[in-house]
Amino acid sequence: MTARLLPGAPVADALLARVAGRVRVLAQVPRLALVRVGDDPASVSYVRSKDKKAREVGIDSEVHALPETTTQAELLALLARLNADPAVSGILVQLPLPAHIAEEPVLLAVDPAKDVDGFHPFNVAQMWAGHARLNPCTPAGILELLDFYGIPVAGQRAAVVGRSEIVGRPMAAMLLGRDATVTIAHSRTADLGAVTREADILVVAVGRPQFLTPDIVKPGATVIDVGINRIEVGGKGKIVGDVHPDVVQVAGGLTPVPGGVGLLTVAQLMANTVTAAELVQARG
Ligand SMILES: Nc1nc2c(c(=O)[nH]1)N[C@@H](CN(C=O)c1ccc(C(=O)N[C@@H](CCC(=O)O)C(=O)O)cc1)CN2
Repeated sequence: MTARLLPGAPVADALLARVAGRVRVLAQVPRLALVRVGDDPASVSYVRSKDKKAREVGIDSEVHALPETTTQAELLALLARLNADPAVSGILVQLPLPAHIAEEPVLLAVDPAKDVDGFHPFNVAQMWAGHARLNPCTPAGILELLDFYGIPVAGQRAAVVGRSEIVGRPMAAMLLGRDATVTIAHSRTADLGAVTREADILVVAVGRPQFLTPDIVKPGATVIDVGINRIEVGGKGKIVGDVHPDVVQVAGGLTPVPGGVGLLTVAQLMANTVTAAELVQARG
């Protein structure tokens, strides 16, 4: 068997077209505030692409690029200003933050109604309860992808490998919310293969190049590769996922890296920003 490739681009295009339509009927143009601290090259690139994509779909965007030396108090003061600004619909703090800034108080400081990342504990609790409006972007984008390619979720066995707060945990909660039977595996899971070989849907987000090998994949399973690992091959930089390329011979469907779920992270952020603006408009 050779897996069907499940590229992110057509899914992202369809999602962004719907977002642009929703923006057009809003009374006020949504505004996304993107906050970055320091100059981590990946974060600079992600914030730039979020800013660009926002403009493409008619969302106003403002980038707050703060120096590496920014203190926790200064960052919290900026967030308080953005929370109070009625023109700002959504706020995103790009992660990771520099080591001297604690993440938890920062995520807590974002108004849950403007938390377009879905990382505030209020939104996390709503998600586990099964009725969140603002869900974390990467897992929400993965559900968009499964729906787009007609891959059923309800009643399926799903395994999520990785338990990060950005991908693994919310992915498990959201698959559960769609009536999948979900197992979370992680670095301390005793027999990983016993879990993954049972899975009809396998989401891998461990940050280790080519970690998931074909021998532990159920034939015909849908495999979602969330990894973005930069490696050197023959003196050249290359991006590879968490899934070994030979998995293509066993799986039924496989997302490529690059060109897979990463594109959906950015598209889903636009959808969340419009959702936040719609919620404000509905409140009047
Ligand atoms: N506040 C947040 N911080 C971070 C998040 C997040 O959702 N919110 N996620 C990641 C990084 N991220 C977005 O911020 C992100 C990761 C990957 C991609 C992407 O487009 N990947 C491409 C390849 C990219 C490349 O060439 O480097 C792909 O998969 O095709 C977009 C966004 C951590 N921080």
